[in-house]
Amino acid sequence: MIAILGAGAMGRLWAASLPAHETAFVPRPGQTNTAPAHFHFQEADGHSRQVTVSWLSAADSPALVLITTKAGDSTEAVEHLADWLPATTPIVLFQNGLGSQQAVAERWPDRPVLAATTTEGANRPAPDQLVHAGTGDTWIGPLTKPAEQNLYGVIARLSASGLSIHAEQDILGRLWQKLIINAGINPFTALLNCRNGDILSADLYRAHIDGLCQEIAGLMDTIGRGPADAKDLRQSIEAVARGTAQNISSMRSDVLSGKRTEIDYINGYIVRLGQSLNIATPVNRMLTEQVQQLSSG
Ligand SMILES: NC(=O)C1=CN([C@@H]2O[C@H](COP(=O)(O)OP(=O)(O)OC[C@H]3O[C@@H](n4cnc5c(N)ncnc54)[C@H](OP(=O)(O)O)[C@@H]3O)[C@@H](O)[C@H]2O)C=CC1
Ligand SMILES: CC(C)(CO)C(=O)C(=O)O
Repeated sequence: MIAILGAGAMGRLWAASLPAHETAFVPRPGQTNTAPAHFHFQEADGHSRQVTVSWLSAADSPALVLITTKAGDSTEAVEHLADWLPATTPIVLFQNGLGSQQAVAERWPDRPVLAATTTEGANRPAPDQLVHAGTGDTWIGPLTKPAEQNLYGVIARLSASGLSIHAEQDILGRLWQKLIINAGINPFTALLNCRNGDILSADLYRAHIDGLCQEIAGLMDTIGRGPADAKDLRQSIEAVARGTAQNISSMRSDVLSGKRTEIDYINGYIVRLGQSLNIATPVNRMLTEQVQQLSSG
């Protein structure tokens, strides 16, 4: 049994992809409605099917837990889980950005905590619908010492989903690569209320992208993740913006639906890291503050 905490788009994608009856959603503390969740799943190849997922009961003993909440919710979610989950059960964090993963790993260094980063895309146009909008790859790697021995077991279990999964020893490095892309695309799409490709010709983007890349490259060099070249970072950001030109970014989508964004774990993470190292990050700070003003977070 694989337990999934966070029955949103990503959690439902894993529940729908893993073998039927092998997954269960973890109820929120105090949740009373534990009737199975039913939803309509539109697969990436266009096929559709109904999916039913039950909720974890006290009698269940999961072999693995996937945390598929947004970044701002993951520490509190693991806090509740840690009250009853055996200390040896692996926990895999699926959050975007950086900061939330380290917070969980630092809080529970003796538990097997792993992190994942994925280019799969899923959304819920309605509460009972899940669309697998794009197939991609998922990389998983250990964050804590005890997780090192669990990595290949976790990958074997999740590979039953048919999704493309890879082991990554330097998962923080891979999360950094995704962070660069999200930091360079997401806030601009949210502030300009535009599709990913449209940022490239916008004045706001053109005025600030070099400064943003210089700030990130400087930090990466300082923390030993360099050498990083600001021009290369800009090229990577623009290649993804062109490749996903028609996408509505996750941050713009959150703003449009009135949800809290993950800005604090993307550009906001860069700002906090800069503060801790006494390195100024004015562009990332300006973008963080402006996006925070757009939404409740
Ligand atoms: N969707 C995608 O294609 C991708 C998502 N990601 C990342 O995956 C993470 C999840 O994204 P996504 O699935 O889209 O987000 P969603 O908002 O769709 O799902 C998050 C779910 O977690 C639930 N939740 C929050 N706190 C708790 C809790 N304490 N206990 C139980 N459930 C809880 C939320 O419930 P409620 O709605 O009631 O608050 C919601 O159903 C994010 O970090 C995102 O950036 C990464 C790549 C692609
Ligand atoms: C790569 C990108 C920008 C694609 O939309 C993304 O990851 C997101 O929207 O969060």
